[in-house]
Amino acid sequence: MSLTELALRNAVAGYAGTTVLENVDLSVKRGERVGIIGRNGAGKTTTLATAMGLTQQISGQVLLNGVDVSTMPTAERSRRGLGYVPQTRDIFKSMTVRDNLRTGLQGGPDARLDEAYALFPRLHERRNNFGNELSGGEQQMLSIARALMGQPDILLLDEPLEGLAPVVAQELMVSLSTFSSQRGLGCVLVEQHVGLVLDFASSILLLERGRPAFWGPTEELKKRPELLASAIGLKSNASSPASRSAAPQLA
Ligand SMILES: Nc1ncnc2c1ncn2[C@@H]1O[C@H](COP(=O)(O)OP(=O)(O)OP(=O)(O)O)[C@@H](O)[C@H]1O
Repeated sequence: MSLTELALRNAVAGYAGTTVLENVDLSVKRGERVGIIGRNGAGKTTTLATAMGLTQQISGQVLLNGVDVSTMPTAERSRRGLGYVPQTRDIFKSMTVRDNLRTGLQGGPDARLDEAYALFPRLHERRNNFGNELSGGEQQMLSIARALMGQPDILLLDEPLEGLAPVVAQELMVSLSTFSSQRGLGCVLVEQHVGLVLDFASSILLLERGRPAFWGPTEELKKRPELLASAIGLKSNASSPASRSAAPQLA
């Protein structure tokens, strides 16, 4: 197994003259799970977009396996092992589930579809249905499964649980965790459901107005409820069982 690693070093980035992110550090290796949390507008999506080359990077570095890819286009970053599930469910509504998955194969064998079906049995049941015939949750599963068809080493997921019932969200997290451990997939998860992120990720980047308020092991962050309270308004102790519900506990 290669030791693919994505790292942001002191990244400063934004959009057309607006600086959003300042001095952001983050790293994830194959098989590791990282979470990004913060209030609305804190810069979570911008962090993933910067890793993918979809923002204006002003300074700092985006490294893949130690190679600075800061000036490389998104497609080249994908070829080098980065996968991306954007917030907008990125599926073709006029194509079947099976054909949607095939578009993600990038020349790979059709047999990979079986891996997607093993991960999401619901997609197998719906394989002949068109994208516009799927529920929100099924579209979300398809979007993730399609990104996995290219066999990324590191997958960036932007709010994959949005709109899902708590029990479905929890199931999806368990499936992703299992897949990550078994296949050595590195994950960077942006998610509003803070309790689920704390359960999923071994390291957390907590953003406050584009700046890192915390970057480090989840267990360390759980010991600092005051930080969670000030940065995202989490009401209760993050390490209490009550906080690990599917519902976010934002003030
Ligand atoms: N395409 C864009 N052009 C200009 N500014 C943008 C653009 N996208 C986002 N922003 C701004 O960048 C800041 C960070 O946005 P971002 O979407 O990264 O936050 P977020 O933490 O993902 O928020 P949310 O939780 O609401 O999705 C916000 O102030 C937002 O208005």
